[in-house]
Amino acid sequence: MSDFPTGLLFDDAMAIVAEVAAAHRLATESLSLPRCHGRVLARDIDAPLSLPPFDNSAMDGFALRHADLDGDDTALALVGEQFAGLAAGLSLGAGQCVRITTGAPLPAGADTVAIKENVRIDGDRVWVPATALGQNVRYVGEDVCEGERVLRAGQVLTPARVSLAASLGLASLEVRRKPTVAVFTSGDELVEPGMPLAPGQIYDSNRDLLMGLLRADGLEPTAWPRLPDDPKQVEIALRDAACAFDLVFTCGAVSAGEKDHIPAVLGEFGAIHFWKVKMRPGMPLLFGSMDQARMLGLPGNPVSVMATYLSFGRALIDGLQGRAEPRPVWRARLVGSIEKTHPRREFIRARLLSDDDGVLRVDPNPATGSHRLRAAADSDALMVVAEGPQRLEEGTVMEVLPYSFG
Ligand SMILES: Nc1nc2c(c(=O)[nH]1)N[C@H]1C(S)=C(S)[C@@H](COP(=O)(O)OP(=O)(O)OC[C@H]3O[C@@H](n4cnc5c(N)ncnc54)[C@H](O)[C@@H]3O)O[C@H]1N2
Ligand code: MOO
Repeated sequence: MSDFPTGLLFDDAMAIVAEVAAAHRLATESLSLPRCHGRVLARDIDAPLSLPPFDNSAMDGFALRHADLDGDDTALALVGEQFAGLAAGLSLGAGQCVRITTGAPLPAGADTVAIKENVRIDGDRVWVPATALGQNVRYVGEDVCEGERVLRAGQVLTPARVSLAASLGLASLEVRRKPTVAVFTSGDELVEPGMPLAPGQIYDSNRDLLMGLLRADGLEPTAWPRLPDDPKQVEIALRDAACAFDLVFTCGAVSAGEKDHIPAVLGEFGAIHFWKVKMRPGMPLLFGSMDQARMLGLPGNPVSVMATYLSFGRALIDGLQGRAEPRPVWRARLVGSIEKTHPRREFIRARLLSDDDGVLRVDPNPATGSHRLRAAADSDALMVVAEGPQRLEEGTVMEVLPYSFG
């Protein structure tokens, strides 16, 4: 294995992930709008039209000229109807009004709409109460002006953003390709759930953990058969995946054991960008490239998988797609106090609680040990404790990584 950085500070390792991801940004593709949800936009969008595209009514009622109103009760002559749809080309003269529905274009000359429930209709006369000028009118361009930049490259296409593109008449968008992802678990001790356990064996729980985390982030990962603790088989499987996928995630076999073959295989058939980060859990994290793939070797303990995926895994996925918008940083006030004695950045399983007083609180689980999945299942976030020994008092503002939104 050639030289590579090891034992990095968390932020330095993150910087390497960002740099490698930027150098391997995925290609763009043009997708029809319904397929754009969750994708990262690759080009700025300038509005091809204004929104609303024309002055229109916000309510069902009667379009009128405000200047015609006289006190609390004015009789106007009903001269036509304008429903939402094609503009009827109507025009209002003095003392006239037109029946109108929500979203219908305002007839020429009209500047105000009185709502249906507040008027009295008597044949072709409509008695209208005092109504403020411009009431119930939605003006052309009040939301978006033609030519205005409404979406930017690097933004994630949320339902509201896709809908905004639709309202501008855009049938397709240029987005970044979503990375294809291969997921490997490894270890001779692992058995598929549903199979009998022999002494010394455990069930493979990381596969569902990692597949679920990836799916929750909108990816469609492919799970490969479990890797045995055999260097040749590890090599064949990883090289195979590395020429077919953008991203290869492995779990386990990256620390110091005699059966931890993944770093050697990556070093020999690819390149290691770094190995080992000053974090807990997740310390033996491995990052490299092989063939066309970026490879993230997550440590095998289940909570290490969570801590490394929610930090480095997400950063890599975001970087490959050119996501420019940072994920929101969630902060919450600590419940209880914490005495941290070690120097590494720590990720603690915790529950997020939204208090009646509007304060988000984070309640750390007392379980230690990155094998304890139960404590992870009882939690909904990882609480981040910065580097260095420290005592954190009740109420300290903590950064948190929620499992499933961010
Ligand atoms: N001498 C040293 N020993 C260890 C070190 C070290 O630096 N020096 N690091 C420890 C830390 S920290 C971690 S984390 C683990 C990570 O080791 P590996 O990534 O090599 O993972 P494994 O040894 O393969 O597995 C660790 C643990 O997790 C269980 N495991 C693995 N895969 C799965 C799975 N798919 N489903 C459920 N459980 C899984 C495995 O049975 C082990 O118990 O190494 C420490 N040791
Ligand atoms: O760093 Mo290991 O990931 O503590 O359990």
